[in-house]
Amino acid sequence: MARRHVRVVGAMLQNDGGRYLITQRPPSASLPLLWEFPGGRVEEGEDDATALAREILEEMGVAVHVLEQAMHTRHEYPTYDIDFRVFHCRMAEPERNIRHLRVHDHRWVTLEEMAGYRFPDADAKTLAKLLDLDS
Ligand SMILES: Nc1nc2c([nH]c(=O)n2[C@@H]2O[C@H](COP(=O)(O)OP(=O)(O)OP(=O)(O)O)[C@@H](O)[C@H]2O)c(=O)[nH]1
Repeated sequence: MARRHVRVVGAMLQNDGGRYLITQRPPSASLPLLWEFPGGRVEEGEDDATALAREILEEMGVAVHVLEQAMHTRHEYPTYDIDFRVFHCRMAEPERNIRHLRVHDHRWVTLEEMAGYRFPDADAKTLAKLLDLDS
C-alpha cells in the first residue's frame, strides 16, 4: 500500500508577554499526550491559513489571525509522512476564552520552558529555529 502523505499546519502563536501557546494531544489520539503547536490536517481544497484558523477554532473555540509562514519541514513517521508548515499567529480574542474542546491541556510557555516538554519528532526543526531566535 502507498504511504500516506498528510499535510499539516501548526501555529507559532505568541502573546503580548512573548510566551508561546502549546497544546497537549488527547490521551486517545495518535502520539498521545505529546505537546505540540496547535493546528492539524489541511482538508482537500482548503488553503493553509483557513485550515489553521479552523483547527484552532475546533480545538479551543478561539479565533486567531494567521500571519506569515515561519517554517516548512517534512518528516517520515513509521506509517505516514507529514508535510508540516508552521505560521506565526496572534490571538484575535482574549486568552481567557480558550477552552479544551479537542485538546487535553494548554500552556503559555517561554522558549526556555518549551525545552522541558515532549513534542512529536516532526517538530524538532521548528523548536530548533525558535531556540535559535532566542540566542
Ligand atoms: N497540530 C500539530 N500536529 C502535529 C505537530 N507535529 C506533528 O508531528 N503533528 C502531526 O500532524 C498530524 C496532525 O493531525 P491532527 O492532530 O489533526 O490529527 P488528527 O486528530 O486529524 O488524526 P490523528 O490522531 O490520526 O493524527 C498528526 O499526525 C500529528 O502527530 C504539531 O506540532 N502540531
